[in-house]
Amino acid sequence: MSKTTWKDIPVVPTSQEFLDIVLSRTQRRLPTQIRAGFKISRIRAFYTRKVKYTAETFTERISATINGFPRLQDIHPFHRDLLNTLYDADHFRIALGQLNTAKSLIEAVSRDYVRLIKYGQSLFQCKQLKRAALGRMATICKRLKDPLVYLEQVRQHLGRLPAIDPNTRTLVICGYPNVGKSSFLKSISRADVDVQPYAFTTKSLFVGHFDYKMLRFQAIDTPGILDHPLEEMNTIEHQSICAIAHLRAAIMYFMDLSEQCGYSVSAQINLFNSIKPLFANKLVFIVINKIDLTRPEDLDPETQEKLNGILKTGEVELLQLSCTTTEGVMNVRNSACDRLLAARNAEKLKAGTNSSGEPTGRLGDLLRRIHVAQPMGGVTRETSIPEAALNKKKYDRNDPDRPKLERDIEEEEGGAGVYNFNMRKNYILENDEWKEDRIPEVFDGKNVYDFIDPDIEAKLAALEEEEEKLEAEGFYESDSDVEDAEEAEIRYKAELIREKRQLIRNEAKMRKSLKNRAQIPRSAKAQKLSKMESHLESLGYDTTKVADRARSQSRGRSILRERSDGLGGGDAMEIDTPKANLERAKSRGREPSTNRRTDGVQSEVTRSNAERLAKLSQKKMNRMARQGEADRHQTGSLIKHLVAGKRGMGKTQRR
Ligand SMILES: Nc1nc2c(ncn2[C@@H]2O[C@H](COP(=O)(O)OP(=O)(O)OP(=O)(O)O)[C@@H](O)[C@H]2O)c(=O)[nH]1
Ligand SMILES: [Mg+2]
Repeated sequence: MSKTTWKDIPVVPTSQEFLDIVLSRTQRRLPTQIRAGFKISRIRAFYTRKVKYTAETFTERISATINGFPRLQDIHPFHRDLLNTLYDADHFRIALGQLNTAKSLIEAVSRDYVRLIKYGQSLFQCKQLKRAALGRMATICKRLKDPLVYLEQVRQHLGRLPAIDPNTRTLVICGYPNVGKSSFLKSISRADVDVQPYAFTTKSLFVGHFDYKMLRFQAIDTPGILDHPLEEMNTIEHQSICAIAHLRAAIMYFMDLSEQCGYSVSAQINLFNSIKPLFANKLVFIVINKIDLTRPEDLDPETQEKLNGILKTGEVELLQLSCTTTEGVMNVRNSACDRLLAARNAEKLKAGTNSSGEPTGRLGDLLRRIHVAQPMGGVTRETSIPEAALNKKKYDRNDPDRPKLERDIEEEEGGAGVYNFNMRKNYILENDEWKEDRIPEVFDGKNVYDFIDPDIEAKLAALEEEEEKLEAEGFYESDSDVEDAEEAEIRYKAELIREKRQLIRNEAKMRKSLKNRAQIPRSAKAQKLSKMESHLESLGYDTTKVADRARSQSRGRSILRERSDGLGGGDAMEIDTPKANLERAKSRGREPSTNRRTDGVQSEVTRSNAERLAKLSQKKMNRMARQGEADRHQTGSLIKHLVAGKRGMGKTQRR
């Protein structure tokens, strides 16, 4: 369905406004906090999002603009031609095409720069890439300046066009300028058209509505046309031609025989003849206006002859009126409407039938395929009742010879609850004897039993016997034993590997969990160390290195680095590992530490389990509470001039 008005096309912004809209939206909708200290992946994501979002907004906006306008190929030919006349279809198409090209260009820019930002190495690089991308998009947008301005003009003009429905009952009023077309429209409808005593008062199409016979009609007032070739006509005249050519309407060709309009009668007749091809298959009326001044009878014989010449064809009807005295106005309107209604109805009836009146097209096809009740043309058909139905005895309860009903049989056989209805008795089978068979379903005189092998049991027994024999002979035993051995070995080794891996994993886990132990205060450590030293000395070890190592560790150096020292022995290695400490502390019957994590936990396993659970339960909370990019608040970034530079005595007390 084509629209008749285009009042709801969204406003087309200028290229500068377009840019402002898009950029400010990007600024408003996306997070703005980014710092060089962030992870590079986060920085990249931040700028990628900016570029993508800007491009998306651009394309969205451009598409909305393009889709707001009517597509020339989808609208009624009348509107298409009118738009072509008013705005130049090529220009219109090019403008929309430029918008479309800009859209794909912006998409391409976004794609390219997103790809580049993926490899950005720093905040600065990523930012520069984003700037470049947005800059290129802005340049593309700025180039749309002219098409956008043009489209906005078109939009404003389109919104003011009269709402002409090309399919409804229409009267088109046309003719030379100044012959009284607008005066007629004004007298039959409430349209507010300008009536002036000079030519080309009306410069565009005007529409007025009126009711006749409870039906709504639209009358279209067109600008006046002069008699010259189509190519020489201007935009104003073209609009009239467009309405005359494309609207399925009654054409009312207005004439002014008084020549008060400034054009001779013969010129008016010539114009009629030259635009006649446009009236093909349409109702045409010649309406003589201003009969208060001149009537056709008053004309000189030569002109009268000419006028009769165009009326002779029979398809054209002559009507007369005067807008000033309103004589004949309603008459003209009514007769035109009557003829139009009749013509439209005839057309509707004729639609879809061929020359001999039979339906064509889809309706015809349908009617040929399905049966539709049709009058017989005087032939009456006898009702036909089959013989069997006629001979059938009427059921009578009191008649002893009446046919037996199932109910009667039930009664005879012992009544309800005792009698069991025989379902098989009404089976329709080839042979009535089969009715009582256990499996009476018969196919070609056979049922399932006919396909059962009676020796099936014996055959199965023979097969089983053979199988047993083969097994006993060792038929199934092959050299797969060797492979089995190999496989078993592999499996065994795999098992070992898995075990080892699990061990390594466990150990790592343990190490990790032990890291969270409370730190032993230095003083305590020193005490311990001195105790240990004395203990080791009693065992005959050199303790100086041990002490050094322990100290270095307490300053945060790794144990591994020190492994190359002279203390390679297993016992000595264990000396300062936390695990060893734990063991020793236990063996002395003292609490190892006052770590609250370990309180009340029996074994390492339960402890690690408990820790894992605690972490898990915290995870969601952490996630929900973590500050993200979208959080708009000033964190550590203070305004530079307030925190940096010299702030000597009295420098901040400027006020
Ligand atoms: N005497 C007389 N004058 C009329 C009649 N109808 C219209 N006029 C006058 O003719 C002049 C032109 O009338 P319009 O209705 O503006 O004519 P138009 O055909 O719309 O002219 P354009 O819009 O310029 O094409 C006006 O001065 C009207 O007063 C009529 O029936 N009798
Ligand atoms: Mg007019």
